Amino acid sequence: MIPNVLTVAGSDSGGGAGIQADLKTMLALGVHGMSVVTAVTAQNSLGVQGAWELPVEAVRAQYRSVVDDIGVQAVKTGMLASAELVEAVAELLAGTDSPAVVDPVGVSKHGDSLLAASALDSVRTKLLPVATVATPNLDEVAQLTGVRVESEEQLRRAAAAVLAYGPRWVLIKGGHLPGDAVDLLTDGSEEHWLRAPRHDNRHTHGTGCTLASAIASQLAKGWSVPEAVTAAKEYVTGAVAAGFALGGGIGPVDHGWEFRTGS
Ligand SMILES: Nc1ncnc2c1ncn2[C@@H]1O[C@H](COP(=O)(O)OP(=O)(O)OP(=O)(O)O)[C@@H](O)[C@H]1O
Ligand SMILES: Cc1ncc(COP(=O)(O)O)c(N)n1
Repeated sequence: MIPNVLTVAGSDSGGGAGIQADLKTMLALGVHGMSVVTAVTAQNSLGVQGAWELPVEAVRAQYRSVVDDIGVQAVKTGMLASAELVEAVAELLAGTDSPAVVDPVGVSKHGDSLLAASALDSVRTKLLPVATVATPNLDEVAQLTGVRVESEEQLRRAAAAVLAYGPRWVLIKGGHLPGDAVDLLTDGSEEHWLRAPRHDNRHTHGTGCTLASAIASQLAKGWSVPEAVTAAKEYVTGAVAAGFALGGGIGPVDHGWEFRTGS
């Protein structure tokens, strides 16, 4: 049986992040990808030129269509845009037994806001508590908890601050620190440090979406959280290494890198 994985996220017209990155990742990792679109962005390698969120009924209806008939073995959330959508999605996730990977997307790589400031409290109190794994980057950690991380040693403090909101596991992504690309996965008792060489490649659009979808894909296969995150980190590292130029700005990671190198 091919596991079904659902992404609840925004559309990136440029195809590097959001729903498009999620579905490509799911195909590459051998699961059936499905989508609930929360917002549509006009976006390319230079930034986000516009964003329109969908009505909350449209989001609920897409979710019900997928879950009630097809069923899902894991869910991933990305751009949720507003407090209303964050709360609606949190309520839907609270009603499922499937593992949920929550990527609390706040700002795009170019600095464009993808989440209203008024939604932060709903992320903290409604969405994080229903996450199996939350995957904030360092800017999102600072926005959500006030903890600023400037070195690897401070990742532990950031993880504790996010865990206090109730996700079962947190993966703090240290991709924005200098040096190796180091992430910390913990549930408060176990700690797993995931370290990969930093690839000197500016074409990293969509790294966070890709990592979170890869985790959801492996969880859908029945893997444990540490196994799923370890495999997802290997996949995203390969995708960053193979990231390619597109348009005049920051290009995407290569979701198909394993097919192209034959490895
Ligand atoms: N240059 C790089 N080389 C190798 N791995 C990287 C690089 N940049 C980021 N990563 C890894 O990619 C994953 C995503 O981390 P990052 O901190 O970039 O997330 P993000 O900021 O949410 O991504 P996004 O750009 O999609 O918003 C992490 O595992 C991180 O360590
Ligand atoms: C629809 C959507 N979702 C998420 C991101 C974050 O990705 P990045 O930080 O690489 O721009 C994005 N740019 N667009």
